[in-house]
Amino acid sequence: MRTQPVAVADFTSYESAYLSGFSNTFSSEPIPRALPQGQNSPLLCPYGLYAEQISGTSFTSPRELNRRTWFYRIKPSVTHEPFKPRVPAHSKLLSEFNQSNSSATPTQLRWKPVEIPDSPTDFVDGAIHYHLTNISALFLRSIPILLFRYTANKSMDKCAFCNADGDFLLVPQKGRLWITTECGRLQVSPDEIVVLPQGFRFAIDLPDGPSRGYVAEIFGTHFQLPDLGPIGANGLAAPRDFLVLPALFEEGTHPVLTAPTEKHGVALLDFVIFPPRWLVAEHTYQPPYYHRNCMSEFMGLILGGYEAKADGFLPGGASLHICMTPHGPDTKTYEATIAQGNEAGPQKLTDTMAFMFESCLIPRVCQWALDSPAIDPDYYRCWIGLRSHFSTEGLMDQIKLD
Ligand SMILES: O=C(O)Cc1cc(O)ccc1O
Ligand SMILES: [Fe+2]
Repeated sequence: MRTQPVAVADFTSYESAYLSGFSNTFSSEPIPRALPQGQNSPLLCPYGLYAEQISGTSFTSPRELNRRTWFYRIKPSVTHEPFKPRVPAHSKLLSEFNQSNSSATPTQLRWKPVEIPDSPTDFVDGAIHYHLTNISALFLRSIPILLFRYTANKSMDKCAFCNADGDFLLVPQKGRLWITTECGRLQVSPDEIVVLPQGFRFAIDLPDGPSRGYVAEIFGTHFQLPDLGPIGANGLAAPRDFLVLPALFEEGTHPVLTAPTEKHGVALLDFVIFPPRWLVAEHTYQPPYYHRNCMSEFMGLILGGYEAKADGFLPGGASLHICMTPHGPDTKTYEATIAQGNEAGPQKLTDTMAFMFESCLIPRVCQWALDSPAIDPDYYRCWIGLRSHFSTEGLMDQIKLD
């Protein structure tokens, strides 16, 4: 959306109206010749429209990074009255989180799905504010990223939201989102994601009623498609998978989006999916084997189960393994896999969609999320039952033979 996407008349016709191609340059006009020819800002725009630019990068950024959109509007966005704070008495602002009221912990953390609130809650209430009463969100903050969950049970009414300092990546888990943006209308289903870039105003309607999901916010950079690497030109997420804003998934586990740092291959935030797929390797414990990662991992589940966890990781739930904290299959999963042994042929993982936000930063968890009734205090126990299978019997036979 940092380039100019298509506008569509209504949500039901969205599929045919989308243009595709991540970071492509788009132009569209709902009525013929609404766009000026050969220049961005004519003295008089067609149809008496106002020209207005929104920039996603500084004007002098290198060409390959430079992002901007030109709008031709009936009225420019400057025609608004002074802003007023919108803070319900019973909630706190997301921006109140800081170093002193959050902590970094090496313990593995897991949260149950967030309950949909009883009281009327739109996306702004359920995400940007958190409700002390109904546990509507969970926050992890690390400058310059912020990860949280949202719940909402009502559409945004006569209001719009603008994220002035970061890009949002929204991952709905339950209920579709109809998002009205300054460039047009988008429908985002729980098997899709949407990037809402810095500065664009948007309003979220809930056609299916209650909705919940996950949000990553990045500051100071924009999402990119990941580099292709050794798997070549046709691997990883393709620009065509992105319908202007929403992403559609293809089979295979691959990074889908990345927000890079200056160090090549090290991401501020990678968005990775674990979709249905075939497991075919022989004599191999398939990932996710036990591991300690130099990156921090925040995982969510959109539907079904996740192959490394037999119990406790539920759709709408979340887990956090900070960098170098060990994790991997729970006891039940490990024992079941080992029991199958080498005889297990190719297996297809179906009815699943998990994802991970992976970052080189150290996430800080707000105290409220640590004290939340949604936290799973027994998470660590899922590994405690792992037995020793150590035996030197085979080795002794081998030594005797030698
Ligand atoms: O920890 C996890 O379950 C996520 C994960 C999955 C995988 O296949 C490889 C690495 C990894 O961190
Ligand atoms: Fe991991």
